[in-house]
Amino acid sequence: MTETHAPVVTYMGRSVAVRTNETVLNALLRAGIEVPFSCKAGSCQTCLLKCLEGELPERTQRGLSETLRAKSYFMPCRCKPAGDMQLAPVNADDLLAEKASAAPTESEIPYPETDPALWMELQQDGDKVRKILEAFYDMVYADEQLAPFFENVQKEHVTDKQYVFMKRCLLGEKVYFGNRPRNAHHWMIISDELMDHRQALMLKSLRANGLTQDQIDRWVRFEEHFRGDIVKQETWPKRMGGQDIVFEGVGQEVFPIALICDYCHAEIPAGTTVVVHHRRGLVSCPACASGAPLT
Ligand code: HEM
Repeated sequence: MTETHAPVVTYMGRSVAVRTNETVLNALLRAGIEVPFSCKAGSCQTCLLKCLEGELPERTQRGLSETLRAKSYFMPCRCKPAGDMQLAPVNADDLLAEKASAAPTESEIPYPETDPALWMELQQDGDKVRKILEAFYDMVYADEQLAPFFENVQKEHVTDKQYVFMKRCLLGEKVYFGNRPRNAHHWMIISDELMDHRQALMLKSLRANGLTQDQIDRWVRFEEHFRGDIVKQETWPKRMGGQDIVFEGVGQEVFPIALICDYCHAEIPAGTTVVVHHRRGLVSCPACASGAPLT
């Protein structure tokens, strides 16, 4: 009789036996091994690792560029191993090569034409914009396709951001200091189907809040305006001041333009050394960076 044993993954000098139906990522985390991760669903690519030895199921490399696939990078959150594996962390030289070969990215889609009348109509009896967004995010956070994207994001935070973003779009007032959709979603792989699925939830909320068909069409027009900056098959680097940002972790950069701190919203003058949280694409002024670690 042949003896079978659970696949063993070895990473940074530690070996862990992977349980039935467990992913490599979960096995490493269970053993207390530090691996950066976010969505755990193969979308954000934060947990990317390199396979030095062992078999890689196809689905574990889905969505990665050909260069990264050829170098045996894969997503441990999608990998239920068939046999033993030797793993290594991401190698900065591989990512540098990736950055150099990446197609030049377009600049962001500008804001659409305003529709102040729609904002006024929705504020006539109570703050309907907020009610629409609250009901919408309740559905998003309970939705199995969309919830993984929001794993580390507070519902109130994203609702507030979206509210001010809508205000900026509809009224044209310069009240929004967050990212526009291209940079806000740069690391998310979002298909047209997923975008349509999100829109179906939004339509439910718009109807439940009693909007007329004309008002619904005008709201949807705003969101559709940004589709080209949200739907993509590969992650994009964040683009700031003409520079692409791609790496993991936290680093320091100097930008030739003034920026807004994503943490305290104060203006950061051009030429300041800022701290950049690369995966989330957030920028911090020196004051915020000197406090608690950026998350
Ligand atoms: C399937 C489609 C979408 C998904 C999965 C998605 C997901 C997300 C997530 C996870 C965040 C939080 C990012 C963070 O704080 O780290 C976010 C932020 C945001 N999203 Fe979306 N989103 C989608 C579509 C849209 C659309 C259609 C719009 C508007 C046209 C939009 C506008 C925004 C804005 C304005 C923010 C805040 C950006 C910031 O904080 O800098 N999103 N989205």
